[in-house]
Amino acid sequence: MVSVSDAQAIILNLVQPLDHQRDTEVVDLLVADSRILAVPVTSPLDFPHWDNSAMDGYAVRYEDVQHSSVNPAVLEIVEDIPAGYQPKSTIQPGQAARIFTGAVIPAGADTVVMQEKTRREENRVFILDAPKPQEFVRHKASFYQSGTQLLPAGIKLNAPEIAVLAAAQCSQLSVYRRPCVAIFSTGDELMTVDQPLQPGQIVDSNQYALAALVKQSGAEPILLGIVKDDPIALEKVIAHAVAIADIVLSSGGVSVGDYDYIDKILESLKAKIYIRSVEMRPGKPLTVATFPTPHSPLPTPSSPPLPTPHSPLYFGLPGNPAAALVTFWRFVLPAIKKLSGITEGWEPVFLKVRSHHELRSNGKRETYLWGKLHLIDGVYEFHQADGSQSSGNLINLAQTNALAVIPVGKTLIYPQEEVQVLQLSNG
Ligand SMILES: Nc1nc2c(c(=O)[nH]1)N[C@H]1C(S)=C(S)[C@@H](COP(=O)(O)OP(=O)(O)OC[C@H]3O[C@@H](n4cnc5c(N)ncnc54)[C@H](O)[C@@H]3O)O[C@H]1N2
Ligand code: MOO
Ligand SMILES: [Mg+2]
Repeated sequence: MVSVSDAQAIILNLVQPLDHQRDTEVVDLLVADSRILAVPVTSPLDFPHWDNSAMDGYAVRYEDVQHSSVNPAVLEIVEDIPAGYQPKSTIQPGQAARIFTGAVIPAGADTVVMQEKTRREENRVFILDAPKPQEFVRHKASFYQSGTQLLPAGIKLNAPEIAVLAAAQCSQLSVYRRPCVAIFSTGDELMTVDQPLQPGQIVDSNQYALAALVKQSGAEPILLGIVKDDPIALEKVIAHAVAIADIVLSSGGVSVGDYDYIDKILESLKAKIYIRSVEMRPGKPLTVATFPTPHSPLPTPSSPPLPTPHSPLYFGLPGNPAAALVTFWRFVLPAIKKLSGITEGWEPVFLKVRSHHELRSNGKRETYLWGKLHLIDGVYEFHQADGSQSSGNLINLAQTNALAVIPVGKTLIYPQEEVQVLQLSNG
């Protein structure tokens, strides 16, 4: 049995990120949100593109107005400069231009006086207060210098990055393709949602939950359905899954029961098993394996050598519904993140919060208790879900958004004691 931290290190070490040449696609900016940028972006544009005004007011020469607090300057207005307009005049001593936010600073002017600090009389403006030199001028290239890196590869594109790319006129982008995650469930007792249940049968809820989690992670779920506890059927589906996916998730069949076949079949398919069980609760039986890398076509003299294809990573998740989800959040999600081309921040983030009530564990395995983070006076507090924390109970997992972690060796967290919490994105 490996510790949770060792399991995480082993898994992340096994993940080979998507290739920045082979595993990319070009998408329109409008559909690029949440995708991972595959190539760094530079722009030939400076930001701002030219000196412009940060205020509605008057563009002036600082030397004309520097004493205005004691002796208001009176300037002749020679031009009106709205945003989007190219100024025609050069501001001479004693002159000013009416200017608006975002408009180009005219030649000769170096400072903007905000409207509230002025008085207008027909064609003249009185400057009632001395500005600071260059005040309210947003200088060309002060936010970004053309030709330098605007965005690095390997970042997730959220609204701010999309705005930057739009401003830089990148209407199409190279992003990593979505990782393919094949999912199947194992068990003679499992039925689909629309099948009538006979005694002993239950619905294969794991497949639906895992598909939702995979989709939320930005990867593409490939649903392979329910497979009976039958070695021949299992071998067939596993061989197919590893041929088509970057990651394979099965649930069930990884414990020590007579019908738990997954590990034996992986061995017969020449997979290398790195993890068979983890010191955690729920989620003790967890199988992690890799398959031999498929042969890539030999490069011809005219074609460049192809990068090596991925060795698919196999997760045999435990069948108990809470165990399947907790192991996904703890181990599969970081693996998908690393695979997807994101260059950092794969590991789960733990918050230190206080617990509302006492939390208990048997102290033998790292224990994950599900519940909800509540904001009390601006401070997070963990509330354990009411009802059973059995890994067979999926009902009270609904409406939770966090997992409290009790380390090995600790059996009790007191009310108001600090506890580490893994915040879940479904909250
Ligand atoms: N003698 C031992 N028995 C068990 C051990 C052990 O160490 N020694 N470990 C227990 C733990 S912990 C877990 S977790 C489970 C893991 O079992 P498997 O991964 O082999 O899963 P199954 O036996 O196939 O099913 C377990 C449980 O989960 C239900 N299940 C399975 N698949 C689904 C699905 N797709 N959707 C909803 N529910 C599912 C299944 O009906 C069983 O109730 O083993 C313990 N036993
Ligand atoms: O890992 Mo199991 O989930 O403790 O029941
Ligand atoms: Mg079993």
